[in-house]
Amino acid sequence: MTTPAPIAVALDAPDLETAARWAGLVTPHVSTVKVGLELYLRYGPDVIASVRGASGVHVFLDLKLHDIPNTVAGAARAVARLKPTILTVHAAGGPAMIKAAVESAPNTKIAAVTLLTSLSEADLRAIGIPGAPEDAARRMAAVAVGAGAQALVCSPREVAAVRAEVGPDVMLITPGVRPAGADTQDQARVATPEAALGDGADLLVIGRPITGAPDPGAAAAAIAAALRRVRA
Ligand SMILES: O=c1ccn([C@@H]2O[C@H](COP(=O)(O)O)[C@@H](O)[C@H]2O)c(=O)[nH]1
Repeated sequence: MTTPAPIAVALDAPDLETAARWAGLVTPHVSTVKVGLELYLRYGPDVIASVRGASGVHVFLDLKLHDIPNTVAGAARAVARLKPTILTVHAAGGPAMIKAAVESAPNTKIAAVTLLTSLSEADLRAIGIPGAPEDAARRMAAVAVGAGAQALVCSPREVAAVRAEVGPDVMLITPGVRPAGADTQDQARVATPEAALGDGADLLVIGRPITGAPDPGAAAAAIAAALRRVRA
């Protein structure tokens, strides 16, 4: 039996049955499943047990918390009892907010989202972040890690720069991953699974290229095999 690949499949499904079915199909091949806003806001905390099943797969709760520190502390405490392996907050919330999340969920890795992968360089300029995205990602990464974040979410385009900034011990998570030739959809700063892993990502978030495939299990297995070849 092969070790599950460092992939978090984004279970962005319209209903719980579909999410649980996708989770069952992909968990032989991947380490992690990701629950995001769509499922969590529709079904609440029960969704975690449904997708975790009996497999022991890691659950990544991608709620991207972003509020004042006291509010984020309460929210992180509320979801910590669900024992997600990873919980996201926005790095833009600042160091006190990130620290509040870290202290309120001591058994969960707090991952700070740097710059959303859906934003193009023009979008970033328009919202007041000019220059190379990796410069801003590095700055946000340094602040987040200084505040106690154990993981960071960044584009695979910036993962090498972020790794150079924070060193080997911080978990780097990259959405915006597309197999060569796949539709980028609403993602702007993308790279292939092989490039993301080769540039230093620890966990690749992949949703629609797997869940939108005719056979999500086979799609996950194919990407997992490609990653094994990178590591060989
Ligand atoms: O910067 C970010 C942060 C989080 N995401 C999430 O990852 C998945 C990507 O899904 P795809 O179908 O592979 O595009 C999705 O759940 C996002 O909410 C991100 O894309 N970018």
